[in-house]
Amino acid sequence: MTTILKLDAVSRVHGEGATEVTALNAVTFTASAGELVAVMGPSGSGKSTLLTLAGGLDSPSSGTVLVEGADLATLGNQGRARLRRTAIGYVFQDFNLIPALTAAENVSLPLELDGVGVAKARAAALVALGQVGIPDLADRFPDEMSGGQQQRVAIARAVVGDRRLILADEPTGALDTETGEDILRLLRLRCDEGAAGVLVTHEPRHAAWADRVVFLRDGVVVDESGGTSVDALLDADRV
Ligand SMILES: Nc1ncnc2c1ncn2[C@@H]1O[C@H](COP(=O)(O)OP(=O)(O)OP(=O)(O)O)[C@@H](O)[C@H]1O
Repeated sequence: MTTILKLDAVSRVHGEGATEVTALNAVTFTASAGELVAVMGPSGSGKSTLLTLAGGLDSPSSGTVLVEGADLATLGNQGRARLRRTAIGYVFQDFNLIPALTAAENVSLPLELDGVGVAKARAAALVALGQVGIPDLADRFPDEMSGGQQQRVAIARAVVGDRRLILADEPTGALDTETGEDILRLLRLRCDEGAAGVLVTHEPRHAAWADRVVFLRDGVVVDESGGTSVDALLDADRV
């Protein structure tokens, strides 16, 4: 399997002196093409930190983050921004849609920023909106959609084009069970098609969609499970 994401001995320390917090402590983590990896752990264990470092939205205090073999630290701001637009799809907890843009415009924006023509970007956006089950909402603005519909748009934006790494931070947080399952099914499908996925979740039944589960506690990986049995996850979640 091709390694898409590799964190090698990555630490992230916030603040200094008495207020110093080690959010991640020498974590080594990989996600390969075709693989969905769930990241679980108590609140404050470093899950979101791991994801933001993987997505190049933050930089480690030490260690290296490699995406498709490229060391994010050596890419420079422009190189990182380009990689984020072309290779990495990021689903935020709070959707992060642009209110003044329609669903289709939100989804096509990363492609257009990368120089894809408007018509081609719109066509790709419509395909992505179809994949998340809302092709008929292309011209709606975010405030004309339910939370579940907005999250589907956010997922479509994360998978549009040829994204090889999909990072999802509690993507089902505010959704009803059925919509949440649909979103996970889509993530799973994209990974089966060859993307690498990292899913931060508190829910053992959502982690059960993953090939592997990595447990964090106090910024350290405390366990890795290859099993996907819900019972095993429920037991491990009580670590
Ligand atoms: N910008 C920051 N400044 C200071 N401390 C921070 C910052 N970001 C995160 N932390 C701290 O780092 C630790 C890890 O935070 P992180 O958000 O990664 O945890 P998490 O596992 O995602 O938590 P949750 O499940 O509540 O989202 C926490 O102690 C948090 O308070």
